[in-house]
Amino acid sequence: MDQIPLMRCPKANNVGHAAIPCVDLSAPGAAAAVADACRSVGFFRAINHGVRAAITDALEAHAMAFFALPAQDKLDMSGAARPLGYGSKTIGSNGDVGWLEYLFLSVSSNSVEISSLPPSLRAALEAYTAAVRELSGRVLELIAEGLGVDRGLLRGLVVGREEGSDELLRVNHYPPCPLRPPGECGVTGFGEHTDPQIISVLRSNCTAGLQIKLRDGRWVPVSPTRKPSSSTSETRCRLQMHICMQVLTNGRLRSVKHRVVAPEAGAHSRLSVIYFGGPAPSQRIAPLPEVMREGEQSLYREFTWGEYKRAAYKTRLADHRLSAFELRAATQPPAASSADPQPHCSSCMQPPQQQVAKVH
Ligand SMILES: C=C1C[C@]23C[C@@]1(O)CC[C@H]2[C@@]12CC[C@H](O)[C@@](C)(C(=O)O1)[C@H]2[C@@H]3C(=O)O
Ligand SMILES: O=C(O)CCC(=O)C(=O)O
Ligand SMILES: [Fe+2]
Repeated sequence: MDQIPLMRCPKANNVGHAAIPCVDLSAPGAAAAVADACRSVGFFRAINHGVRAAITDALEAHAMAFFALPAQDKLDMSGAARPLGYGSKTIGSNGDVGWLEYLFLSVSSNSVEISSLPPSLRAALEAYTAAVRELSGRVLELIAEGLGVDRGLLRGLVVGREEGSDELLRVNHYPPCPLRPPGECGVTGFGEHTDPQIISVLRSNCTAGLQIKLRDGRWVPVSPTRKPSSSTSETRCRLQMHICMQVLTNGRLRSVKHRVVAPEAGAHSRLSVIYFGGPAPSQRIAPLPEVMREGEQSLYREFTWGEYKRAAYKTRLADHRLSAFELRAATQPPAASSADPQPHCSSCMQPPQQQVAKVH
């Protein structure tokens, strides 16, 4: 606990509702709405997305049962996260910590690679992955349409490739944290970062905690949706456009920064499931000529997905992971760690790295 950072927590208000786009994926204008959301916020809530509530409910129930097991059983079933497997409080291998435990799995070709998981959890993970993979493909088609390029161009990078793809599933469990931080502080569940894949689809239970950073620098809480009624089968679904989309579109679509504050003592646990879609390691990534204007300079050098992933795993959560691939450093938006005003804790007024629980 001494090592878990605190963060200044914005008070929940209505700004989040107004600022976070909600897109009906079955509506005629969906392509334009999705592309707009990706340009402006890099994040949206999706409704009528076709992922059945029965699938998400089953996964939620089996995942909660898994996390309720003794720590040693969870480790025995999944192995310690390196990076795949079961992890608790440490994120990645470069010193990031948070008040959570998680399962991190490769789900390429819909085969969950950790065979010693309980069969019911494994089946629920596979059913969920199949549904969300299909949804991701449709959303990538909508984004392409909204950008005015061939519908299959982005989908083809992630879904249905013969050489495989880089698909990951992460199940995060944030138990209520017994620590009561002072003032407007919260305990970090998952520190500030952008996801490094092409697309992330997030589903969470009805517990708050997720925050996104708007372009104007404000952190806004993403309020949890109410329990869906069976007739709508609505699931909260967050879709983020990430790093390589930023490269593929030469900076037109930007990754959204986000973080999670752990639930307070007495609150419900938060459970989130995130599907991360990326291409095969050999895939070459560079700005797509189709989206660039005539004479437009490429902001990034070409690299392979494998090269990028290796670099990403050497970074810490809050690092700007594209700097090694940028071509015109002077005209780029400056790296997150140096340019953005860091969220200070209003009680201790220390930068986040020093805001460890022990201070209070
Ligand atoms: C600190 C790290 C954890 C992470 C790999 C990394 O080195 C930098 C990116 C992190 C991140 C953030 C989004 C996802 O949760 C994640 C699974 C990913 O792909 O990149 C995590 C990585 C992780 O937990 O291993
Ligand atoms: O738990 C959440 O809601 C978000 C977690 C997250 O951002 C991640 O795992 O990359
Ligand atoms: Fe994330």
